[in-house]
Amino acid sequence: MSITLNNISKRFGNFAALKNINLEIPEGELVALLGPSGCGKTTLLRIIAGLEQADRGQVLLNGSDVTDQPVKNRQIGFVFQHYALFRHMTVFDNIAFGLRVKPRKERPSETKIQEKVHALLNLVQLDWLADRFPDQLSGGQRQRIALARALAVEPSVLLLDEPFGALDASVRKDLRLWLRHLHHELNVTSIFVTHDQEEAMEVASQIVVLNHGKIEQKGSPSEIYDSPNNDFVSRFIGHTNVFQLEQGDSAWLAGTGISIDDPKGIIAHVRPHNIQVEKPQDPANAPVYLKDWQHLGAIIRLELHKDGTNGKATTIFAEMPNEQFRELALQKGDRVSLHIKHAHWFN
Ligand SMILES: Nc1ncnc2c1ncn2[C@@H]1O[C@H](COP(=O)(O)OP(=O)(O)OP(=O)(O)O)[C@@H](O)[C@H]1O
Repeated sequence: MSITLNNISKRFGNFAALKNINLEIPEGELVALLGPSGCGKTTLLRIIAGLEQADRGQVLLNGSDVTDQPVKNRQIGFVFQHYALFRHMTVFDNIAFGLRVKPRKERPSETKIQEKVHALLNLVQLDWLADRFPDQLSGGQRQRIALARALAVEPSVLLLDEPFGALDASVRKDLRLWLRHLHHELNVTSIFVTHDQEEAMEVASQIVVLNHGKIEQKGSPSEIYDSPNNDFVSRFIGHTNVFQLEQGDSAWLAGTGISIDDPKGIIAHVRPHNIQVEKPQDPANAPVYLKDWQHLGAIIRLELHKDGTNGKATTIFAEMPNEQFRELALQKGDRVSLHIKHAHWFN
């Protein structure tokens, strides 16, 4: 089911939580709502679900206006961060719950329910846990059961609010991949809320970046990363070095290959992987030296310091493959020269 939001606004007292949100989500997308704490992600999700009413605007599902429809008429499944499974029910009964409480006319037979619950348990790869109680599961298993429970009633839209937020890093990473594969299999239009840009990049086909109740940008992970619309998106998605042309950065930047003669703004954002580090021909005149480095798996992050005019050093981060770093054979304190391959310009 496609989702259309037209001019959605929401205030809590004097505080504007959402300001004129317009968004089109085609059927079958897996969309991340990404933004800092308090930017309005959960409020927007709740408005789509019908758990919260917007002050203005419409919610359309497959083109029909559901703004005034209650939750139960919207065919929406939910998974929340602390999704409370029924503690007194087994995993099997938890998943079957939504089917068993359907009106008699729509309720499947007990045999069909058995089949369906086992199919869902297989889908989330936890069939062996059918007879356990929620307290006997790990956090990651609980979230997968919560997802199976949400899917049991065959929702047309799936809404996930920080579904892996409470889990530790390695479980989170596994579940991200798992969610992407699951979505690929089911193709249900899904929106998940996250404040973690890495999670959004890894899982979503489209990312909607929210800030202060407004959409800053919508696009594929690579569009958002490679062509950020503005300063906020650029800083929020991944690491970036920020250089101010008007505050003393223009002189030394001119030697890095960045186009200073024809700047497209006064602030240049440069991703660490867009800085090439080289051994300088004239070390005495190179303004940058290697302070330290960190191993990020296959990549090395170099922490570089640039001498400041008033004695204050600025830190610049560059990244390069391990192998290349070894070949350069740099030591801490070595002077280096920089070549900037690409910058995003802002005003
Ligand atoms: N019921 C409410 N009454 C008053 N203010 C609210 C209410 N619900 C949310 N807000 C405020 O609206 C803003 C948006 O909240 P929301 O929960 O949508 O943010 P979020 O982006 O999901 O944040 P987080 O990542 O921290 O969960 C916040 O400033 C919050 O304090």
